[in-house]
Amino acid sequence: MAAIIRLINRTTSSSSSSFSYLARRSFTHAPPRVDPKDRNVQWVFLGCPGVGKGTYATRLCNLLRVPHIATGDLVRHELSSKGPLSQQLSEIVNQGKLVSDEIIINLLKARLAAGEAKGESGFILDGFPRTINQAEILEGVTDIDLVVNLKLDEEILIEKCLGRRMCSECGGNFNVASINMKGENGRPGTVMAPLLPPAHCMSKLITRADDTEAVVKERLRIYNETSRPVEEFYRSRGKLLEFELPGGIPESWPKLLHALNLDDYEEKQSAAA
Ligand SMILES: Nc1ncnc2c1ncn2[C@@H]1O[C@H](COP(=O)(O)OP(=O)(O)O)[C@@H](O)[C@H]1O
Repeated sequence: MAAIIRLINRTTSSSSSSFSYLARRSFTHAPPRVDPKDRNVQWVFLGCPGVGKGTYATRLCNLLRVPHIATGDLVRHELSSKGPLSQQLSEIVNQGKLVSDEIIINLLKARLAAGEAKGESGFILDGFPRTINQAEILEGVTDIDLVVNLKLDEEILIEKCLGRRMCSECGGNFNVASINMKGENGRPGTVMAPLLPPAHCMSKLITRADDTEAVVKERLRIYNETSRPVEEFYRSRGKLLEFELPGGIPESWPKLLHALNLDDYEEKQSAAA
């Protein structure tokens, strides 16, 4: 982890504004990368807004005992801290636009440094990289073992974003949308039950300001334009695992574990507990 932070520092400390240029230039002279053999997994979760990256990444992180690092959470934390960046960030996020690579890299760098101080090893990144520039910077500083690309029909994504709720007290994420999409043209239908909060969170639920229909549509448009090429970036490197969600958590979770060769892992973990 320390090596990653040192290398990210090298890419961001220069005065040039082009990050991909910076990444290429810095890494020509970068020290040999340090990737300890005994480190934990270094995975990335890709996928459109609302697909469930946070839900499945969190579950996998608990299983594999690695930190879940979601750049969206880092941005929201910065927003709520009312620091010098928060006004600028709230305008960008509430319009569904992407925050600049420079700000995101700085937030990520600070999060990795805090993790290093706690002795963290490995990670699952959720919501990063979202641009080719970010993917190149990441590739320059560390090895990503696997990139999971979660997929769902666009109509369902919109419903799921509009159904998202968060408990303002405990921070738990829930979804009140009840999805029942009929199958078409030989494709099976999709049923997803709501993920309801416990009774004590019910009166404290809030909706993200960027989960309105207009902003969700803009985020999907930006995903297709700017983040979709990141899928190809990892596909061409043989690292992309495409996973079409077959339904809600009860159907999808065991299938995802199977696709990741982790089905036995969960049983072994519970037996050892
Ligand atoms: N890697 C990133 N690059 C640029 N902006 C980001 C990045 N990650 C998060 N953001 C900002 O934070 C917002 C919320 O991110 P996130 O919670 O991951 O949303 P989503 O539900 O769209 O996946 C994004 O719309 C964007 O403005």
